[in-house]
Amino acid sequence: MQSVAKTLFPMSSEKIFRVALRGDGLLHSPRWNKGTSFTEKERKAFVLTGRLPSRVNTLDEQCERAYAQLQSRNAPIRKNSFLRSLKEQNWVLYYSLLSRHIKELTPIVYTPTEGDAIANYSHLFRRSEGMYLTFSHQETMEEDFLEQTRGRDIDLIVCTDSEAILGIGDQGVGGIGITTAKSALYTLLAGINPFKALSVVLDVGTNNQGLLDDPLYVGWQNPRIRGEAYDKFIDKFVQLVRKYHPHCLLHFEDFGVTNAQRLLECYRDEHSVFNDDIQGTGAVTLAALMAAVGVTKSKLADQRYVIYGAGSAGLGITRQVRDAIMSTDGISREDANKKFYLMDRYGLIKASLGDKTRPSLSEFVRPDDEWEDVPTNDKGEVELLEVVKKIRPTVLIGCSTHSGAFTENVVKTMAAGCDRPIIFPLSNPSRLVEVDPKHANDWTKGKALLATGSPFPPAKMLGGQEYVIAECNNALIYPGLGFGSVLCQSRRMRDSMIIAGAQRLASLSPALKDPDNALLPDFNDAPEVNFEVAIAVAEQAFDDGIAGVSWKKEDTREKAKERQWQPVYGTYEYDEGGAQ
Ligand SMILES: NC(=O)C1=CN([C@@H]2O[C@H](COP(=O)(O)OP(=O)(O)OC[C@H]3O[C@@H](n4cnc5c(N)ncnc54)[C@H](O)[C@@H]3O)[C@@H](O)[C@H]2O)C=CC1
Ligand SMILES: CC(=O)C(=O)O
Ligand SMILES: [Mg+2]
Repeated sequence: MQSVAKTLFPMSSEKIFRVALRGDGLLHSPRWNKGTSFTEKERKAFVLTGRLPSRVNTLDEQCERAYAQLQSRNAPIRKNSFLRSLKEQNWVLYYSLLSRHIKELTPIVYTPTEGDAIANYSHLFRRSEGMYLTFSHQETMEEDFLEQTRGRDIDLIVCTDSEAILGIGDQGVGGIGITTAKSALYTLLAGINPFKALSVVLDVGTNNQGLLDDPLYVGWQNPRIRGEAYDKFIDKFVQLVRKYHPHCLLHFEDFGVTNAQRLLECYRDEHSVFNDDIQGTGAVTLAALMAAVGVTKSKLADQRYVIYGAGSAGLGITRQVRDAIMSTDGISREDANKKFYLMDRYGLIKASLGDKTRPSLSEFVRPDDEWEDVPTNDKGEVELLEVVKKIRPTVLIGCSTHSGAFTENVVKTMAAGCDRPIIFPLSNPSRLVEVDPKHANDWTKGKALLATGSPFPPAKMLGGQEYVIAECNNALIYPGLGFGSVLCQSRRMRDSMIIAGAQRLASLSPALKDPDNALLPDFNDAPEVNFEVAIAVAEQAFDDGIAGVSWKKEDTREKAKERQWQPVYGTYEYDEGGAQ
C-alpha cells in the first residue's frame, strides 16, 4: 500500500491559483495561507515581505516544526486544541501534518479525544468553526446558510443535532465538534476538498442538565425541541440543502435513536443522504465480520449474533449483516432475522417488552415462549449472561455505551461454546468499551477474534506473538462511501453502493492472508482503503444506472485521483478577480 500513498499525497503541486487576497487577509485565510512557505516572488506580489520573517520554509520544514510543537504538549486534549488552532491557520499544513502521522494523530482529532473536546466545548471555546443553525433563530436560517455557502460548490455537508454524540450523549451545541472532525476525516482519508465541505450543528436545545445550568454554555439554553416543531426545523434545513446544493452528500451524524433512522428513511429517496452511525457502522462491521468468518472458514449465515445495544449503530449493524446473509447465502429475510438476538437497557428484546421497544426493532423481537425457562433479574429482564448461556453466540457486538458489560463470566461462557468467539466491543470513546480487548483476549486464551471502535494496543496471543486489534470504526469506510458518491454524482446513496464498499473493504483485510493478523486494515492505510472503497461505490453507481457524470465507468480510478484534494501548496498569482 506504500506506493499508493505516495500517489495520493505527492509533496508538491504544479497547480497555479489566482488569488484575490493580499496582506493580512491572505495570512488569515486558512484556505490560502502558506505562512513561511510563501516564496519571495509571492511575498512581493501579495504584500507579505514585512509580514513574515525572511526565511522561506518548505512544507516539510513546517511540518517538522509543527510536530515538535505538538509533542511539547503532553495531554491529548491540549494536542487537540493545538491542532484545531493549526487548522484555523493553514489547511495545507494541518492536513499534511495529519497525513504524515495518521495513526498517531487521528485519535487526537477524532475519537477518543474529540469526545473530551466536545464535552468541554463551551469552556474551551475560542473561535467558531462551521455553521450554527439555532431553533430560536430559524427565521434567518436561509440567510445564515447562504452567508457561508454563497459562491461555494458544496460537495459535502455533515450535520448533527448532537443528541447522541459518540457514546457521551446529548452535548448541545458542542456537537459541532463531531461534524468538524468527521469532515476533517473526509479530507484526510478521502481527499474531499475542505472548501467544498460544510459542518453544521442544528441547535435544537439540549436536555443535558449540566449544560442547561452552565453559565458559560454557548448554545441555546433551552430543553430539546421535539415532535412536529423539530421535524419542521430539520426539514427547513434539508430543503435548503436540496435547493442550493442538489448534488451534495448530506451526512447525518450522532442523531438520537428516535430520529436517526426516521430521518434517513424520510429523505433517502429525495437526496443523497447518509447516516454514518447506521450505515457507516453497519458497513465497517459487516466487512470485519466477513473477514472473521473467513478466518473461521464459516459463513455469515452460520453465526448466532448477540447485538448488545440496539440503538442506531446496533440496528444499523443488524440490518446490514442480515441483508448480506440474505444476498450472499440465499436465505429468506425471516430466517435471516432469526439469527439475531438484540439487547438493550431492558435486557433481551422480546415480545413481552411491548412498548418499551421501538417499532423499528419489530423484525428482531424474540418470542416469549423461547425464553420461558430462562432466569430473569428482579425486573423480569433476561440479562446478557443468560442469553449467552442459552444461545451460545458465535458473535457478540457491543454498541451500548455500557462500559464493562462483557464481563469475564460472559466472555468465558461464550468461549466455552465456540472455537473462535467473534467479539467486537464497538462503543466509543475508549473508556466506554464493553470489554477491554486485552481482557477478552486473555479470558479466551487468545482465541477471540477482536475489533474495537477506538484504537487499542495489541494483545498477546498464547504463543507470545502480538495480536493486532482491528479498529472497527466507521472512519475506515465512510469517507470512501461519501467520496465515491460525490465523485459519480449519484444523488442517492443506495444500499447496493454501501455493500459494494463493505465488500471492497473486506477484500483488503490482512486476516485473509494470515488468520492471526488483524481483521481490518491498519488505520495507517485508511487513505488507500477509503480510496478503494470510493472506487467500488462509484462503479456500483454506474452499474445501478445512477451515476450523474458524463465520463465512463472505466475512467473512475483516474477521475478519482484527479478529483482528490491534496495537502500541498500550489503557486499563487495575484488577480483582483481571483479566488478569496
Ligand atoms: N465503532 C464505530 O464506528 C461506532 C461506534 N458507535 C458507538 O456505539 C455506541 C452507541 O452509539 P449509537 O448507536 O449511535 O447510540 P444510540 O443512542 O443510538 O444507541 C445506544 C443504545 O444503547 C442502549 N443502551 C444504553 N445503555 C445500555 C445498557 N446499559 N445496556 C444495553 N443497552 C444500553 C440505548 O438504550 C440505545 O438503544 C456509542 O458508544 C458510539 O460511540 C457508534 C457508531 C459508530
Ligand atoms: C464513530 C462514531 O460515529 C460514533 O462513535 O458515534
Ligand atoms: Mg457517530
